[in-house]
Parts: sequence; C-alpha cells; structure tokens
Amino acid sequence: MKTLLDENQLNDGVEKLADAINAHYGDKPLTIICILTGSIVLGADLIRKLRMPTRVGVLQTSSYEGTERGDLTINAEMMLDIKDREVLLIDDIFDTGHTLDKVTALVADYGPTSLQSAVLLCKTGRQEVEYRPEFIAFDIPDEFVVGYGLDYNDEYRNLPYLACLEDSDLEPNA
Ligand SMILES: O=P(O)(O)OC[C@H]1O[C@H](OP(=O)(O)OP(=O)(O)O)[C@H](O)[C@@H]1O
Ligand code: HPA
Repeated sequence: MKTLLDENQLNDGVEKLADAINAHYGDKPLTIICILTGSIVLGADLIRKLRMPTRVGVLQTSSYEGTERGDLTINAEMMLDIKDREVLLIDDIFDTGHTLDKVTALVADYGPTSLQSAVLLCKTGRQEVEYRPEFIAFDIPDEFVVGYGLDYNDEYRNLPYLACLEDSDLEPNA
C-alpha cells in the first residue's frame, strides 16, 4: 500500500474545505447529510470546523464490492426533515459520480431551499455523470484508495491517512 495523502495533508484539505463552506453559507443555518459509511471520518472532522448553526443527518448508500461498482442501493430511513432548509451532502469520494448523482435527485424531492455537495476526493477522469460537487478538497489520480473512512471489502476505514491499494493488497477474485 502506498500513502497518497498523510494526516497533515488531509487536515489541511479539510480545513480549506471548511473555509470554503463557511465562506459560502456565512451564518445561515445548514443541514449536513452525511452519506454513510465512507463519509464518517470526513463528516466528524468537517462539522467541527463549520461556524454556522448546523443539524446533522445521515443516509446510507452501497454499491462497491471490492474495487468493482455494482447496483446502487440507497437507505434514506434516517433522513431528517429538510423541507425549506439549506442542505449540504457530504461524501468521501466522487468516483464515477453515480452515488451523488442519484442521492441528489432523491434528496431534492424532500424540498430543500438549496442543495449542494462537498467531497474529500474527486477521482480524475472517472466520472460518468454530468453532476459535479460544489466543494472538493482533493483531485486524485485514478487509483483505488483506502483509509480516512474509505474501505476495500469493509477494511481499512480506520487508517488515519489515505493510501492507494497495490496489486499485492488485492484479494484473489475481488
Ligand atoms: O462516485 P461513485 O462511483 O458512485 O462512488 C462513490 C461512492 O462509493 C463509495 O460508497 P460505497 O458504495 O462503497 O459504500 P460505503 O460508503 O459504505 O463504502 C463512496 O463512499 C461513495 O459514496
Ligand atoms: N476507494 C474506496 N471506495 C470507493 C472508491 C475508492 O477508490 N471509489 C468508489 N468507492
């Protein structure tokens, strides 16, 4: 495994992301919706750097098995009431873009005043949708990455840094 972003770089990136979000929303109350599971670490770090009054909710999506994307499932059972609220979706990575594209369409139906998204990572050249997040901390190369919330087969989310998987890290048939 090869480190791509160390703890200091991640912290600086999240700080800049928070600065941009604080500058954009000012004192307006903001509802943050974290897309589980990958966004838990970013969400925990980011919300503590936001200055406006915030509410925090979650929804859960799942589509990757190993390094392969499969059918997307969305579980919105725990959604907050966001009607007439300013809403910011938070996710760890924008890869093909299908997750945020679908989640944005679904959440828009709840009637928010505004709906934007913030991601830690945007993988270069992988997007298959028109949608783009408004706030991005890092553009990264097209490599499968783990750590800081991101997993490979449910492992590595706890790494405090971001690493690229190498061939020797991949499980057979994964
Ligand atoms: O842009 P995309 O190609 O849609 O990929 C991005 C999504 O994939 C991962 O979620 P995953 O489905 O693996 O669930 P997880 O958050 O539980 O890891 C990641 O957390 C993003 O939500
Ligand atoms: N790593 C972990 N999870 C992911 C990735 C990735 O590179 N892309 C989409 N989900």
